[in-house]
Amino acid sequence: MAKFNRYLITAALPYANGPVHIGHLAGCYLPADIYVRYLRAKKADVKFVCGTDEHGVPITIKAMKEGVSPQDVVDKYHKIIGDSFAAMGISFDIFARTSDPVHHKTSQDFFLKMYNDGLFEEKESEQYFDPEKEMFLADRYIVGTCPNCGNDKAYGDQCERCGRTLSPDELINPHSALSNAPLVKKKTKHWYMPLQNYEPWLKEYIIDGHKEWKNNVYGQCKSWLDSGLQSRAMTRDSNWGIKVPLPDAEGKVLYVWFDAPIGYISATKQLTENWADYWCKDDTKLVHFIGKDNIVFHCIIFPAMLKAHGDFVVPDNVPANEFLNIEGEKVSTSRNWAVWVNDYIQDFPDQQDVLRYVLCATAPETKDNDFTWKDFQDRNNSELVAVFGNFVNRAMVLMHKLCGGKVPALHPEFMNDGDKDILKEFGLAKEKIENSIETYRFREALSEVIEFARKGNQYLQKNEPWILASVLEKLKAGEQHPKYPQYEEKDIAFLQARIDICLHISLQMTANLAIFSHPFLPFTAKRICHMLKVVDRMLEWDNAGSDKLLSVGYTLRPPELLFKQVENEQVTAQIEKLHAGLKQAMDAAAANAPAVEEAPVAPPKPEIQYDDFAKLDLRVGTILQAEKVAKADKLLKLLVDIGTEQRTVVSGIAMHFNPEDIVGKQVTLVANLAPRKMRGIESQGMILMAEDNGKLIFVNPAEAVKPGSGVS
Ligand SMILES: Nc1ncnc2c1ncn2[C@@H]1O[C@H](COP(=O)(O)OP(=O)(O)OP(=O)(O)O)[C@@H](O)[C@H]1O
Ligand SMILES: [Zn+2]
Repeated sequence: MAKFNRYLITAALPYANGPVHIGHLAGCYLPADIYVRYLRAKKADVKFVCGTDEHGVPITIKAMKEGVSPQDVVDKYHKIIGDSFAAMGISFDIFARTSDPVHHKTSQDFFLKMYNDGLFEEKESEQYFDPEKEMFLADRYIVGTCPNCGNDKAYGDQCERCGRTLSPDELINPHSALSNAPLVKKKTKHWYMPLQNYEPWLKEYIIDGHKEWKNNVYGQCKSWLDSGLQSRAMTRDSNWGIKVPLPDAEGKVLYVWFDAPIGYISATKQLTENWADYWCKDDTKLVHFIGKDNIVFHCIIFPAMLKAHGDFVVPDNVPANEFLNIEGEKVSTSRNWAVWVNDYIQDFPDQQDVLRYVLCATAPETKDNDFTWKDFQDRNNSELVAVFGNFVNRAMVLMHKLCGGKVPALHPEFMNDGDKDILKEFGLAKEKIENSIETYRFREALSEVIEFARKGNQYLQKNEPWILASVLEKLKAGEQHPKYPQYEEKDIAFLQARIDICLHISLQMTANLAIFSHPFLPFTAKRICHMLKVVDRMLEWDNAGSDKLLSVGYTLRPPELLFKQVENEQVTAQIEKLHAGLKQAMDAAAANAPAVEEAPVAPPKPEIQYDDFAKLDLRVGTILQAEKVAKADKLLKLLVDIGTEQRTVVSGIAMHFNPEDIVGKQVTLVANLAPRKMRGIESQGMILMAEDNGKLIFVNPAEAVKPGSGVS
């Protein structure tokens, strides 16, 4: 780490249209906080910046739906999000907002500099315009009929029924998702950044220069660069956002992914007058913590912008995480399938570290990962309570009982190999934790912390100071202990020394545990400091690994329990809450979905000849197996018996059917459709479905027939 003299750490700007859930924490805020706390403990010069991203279409749409102004929406969520982070101990140096005037000015200046340097292409294009709402629509707000499967609720970017990627022009009967009005096309001018011009530099910077980046990040960058970059519009038509600072740009704002990352710069400006040291000096290490869906923006587009503008450092690393799912399902704000951080804090008061622990221990560092409440309980009960908490509590209780509440002496003359071995672990643990954190392997680092506590427990168990104490008591009373007749009166000094040594070492381990765990479990570390009656300065990383943190004879406070059991009822209640939230969201969507009543029956398609129809090989089949497709909410993988053979079919019906409910059902299959790969699975056919106001129903013969029977 030597070549860097200061650190600038950023965490993705959360979008201010909803509260934060545990996926957000696990994805980027918690790892960033762990890293920053570690750097601060090393007394590095570090700034940790974040803030809310307050522009973009989804915010205006949320405002429209709620009948409030976009400003109301962002004010509300800036506060809720900021409070949740603060409560969880996410220790930003500043939590800014992109609606701040400093940010507007910084972004506009950035744009202007690039504009004046001739780095944008001006292009006119025709785009869909909603005449009722008087606005241009982003692809996802355009709906129409899918040319592939006939789904009349396909989006301008994708059909969620058949999975096909679409452009708005391919939709039949495109209309506005906001007003339902038919769309018109209008000419509009935008400023594009020719990303292809930065390709050679990006290849050098990432492909050659940052082979150490995490595989998931490096791989994604490589595939973007291999498939070739294109010009990308850096402006949008909207009235909510940062105005394009040009005379002929009425109604145009900066693209959110142009302004949001500049938010890191403007936040630093608001934090310190020396902001330029952090952004412009080569010995700054800039690290962006994000989730995987933000990789292209932080690894390709933002670095290209920084390079184009000039004068700025570019990220040294972007240790993006994959996604956290909950109880086997993708987190979804709209379906309310989420564990909200503010709910957690209410339901588990003063247990922030438990969530921090579990989210770090199961963080999706290399692949998507699943959070389950059962695992939360298991990890709390068997790791935090039974290992970490138990060790600290035993050391403290025994010291109070056997050593009069003071740190006992070490008595080197009575130390044995076991003591010397455990002392060696101090430095080894420090080294391992340090290496893991510095290479962004936080799960591994945390497991080393627990391992250290586990060794402490083993050490206590091996030395059994409570037994030595009972022998000592008998000997002092002039008796021998019936179970340990080998000890005699002459051993009194030895026994007392052994008790002292064991507890001295255990207490020094406890102090080290506070330092080691502090980046991960800051509330717990502080509680340990309180019990040990030491100031927080003890938590400095230089002290880690030392076996002289507590002086002999120092009086300590009484022990407090650091963690408590999570009970089965709590787990059940949380799982019920998740399902209740989902049901509520679904009911609400069903109740106020005007689209359902107004949903037009799809218009007739153009006429075809009998021969066109006869080309279809339609057959009845029986579903033999059905299972969910990993990482795809909507897809089921089916095995269908069509008499002569069994076909694998991937079908976009997972939101409508439980796999176990449809095994045995008869279906009609288009058996001669060219196979298509979806999520790496080859789909050998398509199942016919009728759709009634969003509800899917299998099309099958009125009576059961032999699998393979033809349909004509
Ligand atoms: N389930 C998740 N697991 C890991 N990271 C996540 C998850 N959800 C969001 N993130 C990350 O959190 C950061 C902030 O998210 P952002 O506010 O942009 O919301 P988002 O990605 O739209 O999430 P959501 O749709 O759930 O609100 C991003 O870097 C994103 O990648
Ligand atoms: Zn479709």
